[in-house]
Amino acid sequence: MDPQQYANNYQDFNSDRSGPPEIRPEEISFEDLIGTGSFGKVYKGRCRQKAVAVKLLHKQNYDAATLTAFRKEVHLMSKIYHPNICLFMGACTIPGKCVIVTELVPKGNLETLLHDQKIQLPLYLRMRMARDAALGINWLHESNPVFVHRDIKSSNLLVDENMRVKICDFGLSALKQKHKMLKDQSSAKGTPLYMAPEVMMFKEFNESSDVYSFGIVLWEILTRKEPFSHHRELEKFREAVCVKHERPPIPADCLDSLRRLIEKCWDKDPIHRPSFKDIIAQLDQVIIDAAMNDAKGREFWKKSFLTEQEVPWEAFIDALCNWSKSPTRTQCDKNSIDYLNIKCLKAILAEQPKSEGTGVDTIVNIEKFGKILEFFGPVPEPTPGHSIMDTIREVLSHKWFHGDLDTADAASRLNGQPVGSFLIRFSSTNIGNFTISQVVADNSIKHQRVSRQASKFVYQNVVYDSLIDIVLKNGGGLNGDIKLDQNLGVPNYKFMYLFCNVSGTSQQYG
Ligand SMILES: Nc1ncnc2c1ncn2[C@@H]1O[C@H](COP(=O)(O)OP(=O)(O)OP(=O)(O)O)[C@@H](O)[C@H]1O
Repeated sequence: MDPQQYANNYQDFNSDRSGPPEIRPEEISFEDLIGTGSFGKVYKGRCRQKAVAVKLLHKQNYDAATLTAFRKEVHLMSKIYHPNICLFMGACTIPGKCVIVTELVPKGNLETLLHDQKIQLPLYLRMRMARDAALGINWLHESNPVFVHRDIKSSNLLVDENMRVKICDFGLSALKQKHKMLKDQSSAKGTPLYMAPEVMMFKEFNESSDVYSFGIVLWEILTRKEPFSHHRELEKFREAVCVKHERPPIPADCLDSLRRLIEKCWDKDPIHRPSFKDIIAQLDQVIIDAAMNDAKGREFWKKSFLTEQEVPWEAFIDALCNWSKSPTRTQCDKNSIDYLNIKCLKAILAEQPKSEGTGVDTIVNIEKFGKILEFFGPVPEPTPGHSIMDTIREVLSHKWFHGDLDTADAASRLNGQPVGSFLIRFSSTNIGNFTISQVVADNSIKHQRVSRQASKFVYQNVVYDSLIDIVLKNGGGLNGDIKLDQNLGVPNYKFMYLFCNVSGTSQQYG
């Protein structure tokens, strides 16, 4: 196709033939109120049988010019499709009945979620959410025409049932006050907490103002605190941010990669702030750093799967074997230790994919890999010799090792077993530590921690070289419980089958 023909077609495609998806007022029913913003109330509702979110605009008596601008923006919004942008489904633009209909995002906004300390949100998950938001904003910034969101804040990031984030409340700048300021001088709520200095100072601004706001959101996602909560007065706040360049304090234990990113995003000079393309690339690194502490593990994942958080088992194990210079699945003999190592790692690490229809049977999730490294690491230099896979095989070869098992399941496996019977499992509360569950003298079950000190294992105040060492040296025996006796290890059949060779005889099973 010649360039002119292409340009004509492109214009045709983009020209306004159908208008915005207009929804008639009688097609919408309102249910519960789910949120209130500065220019509308948001209700759970129903439209054409589908559960939706309906924003009913506070002000309905717009002048003709504003109404035209509103219709134009609604039309532009209807052209944006991205998994990280709340789906715009239609609007009613009849004066007096102005509403916007979008998909209903079930877990509400990120601000509420972050500030509810009862909700467990590991840093890895929070960083993945930040990346989702960045992907959504990047899409707006790379759209034609460019959308500058202008109101990036945690209450405009919605969370779906899979903890994926979607941007909402973009466009509609015709209805928004140009520079929203304090509603209530006595509280920091409603202040332009996320507003870039240049916006607050009524200077020219562009996409990089969204980057500043995202920097503040990132800080909030990191700390789960309200930014600038000590500020009460708008003028002092404005001076602090715009003149003294005050920013929220980044905790000392923040990951270096994340600290650098936040500081770049809220740079006082818009020119020095990164683009969202750069932010996404940096967040890819941060997500890996947040998912695992092990330096070699991070290096491996960054080199092999930088932008992925879940990879097919086969891709993972081939990459790991290549990286650790050990024979891959296809290179090693089915009766070799290397092959057994691979089978053991698969048994402890690989999972079924959560989403269906991916065409992949088993996957490795970065967070689970990070946990396994905490339990069995640190990962040694990638040289042939004793690898973490050897350690895993050695531990799994003992019948008393049960891996992932919570307290209740451990108790049910030990119920009715002779006094002294025990099993060892991952601690479900302290990653990297183990728990020994044992039937004690009164037939009750005692659960005791094995904690890690660098590469050593501490059980009942005695330091051991390995988990196996604790059992071989008959560890324990304090406070009325019985010393560990290999023979009283409760067998875990899940791992036992790995050590049976083809003829069914047991191969080095402890
Ligand atoms: N599609 C949706 N699904 C679920 N909840 C939503 C949806 N849209 C909005 N909400 C809820 O309603 C709240 C208010 O949304 P809205 O976009 O009107 O206001 P805001 O962004 O918080 O404030 P402002 O309009 O002042 O910027 C959100 O924070 C969210 O909790």
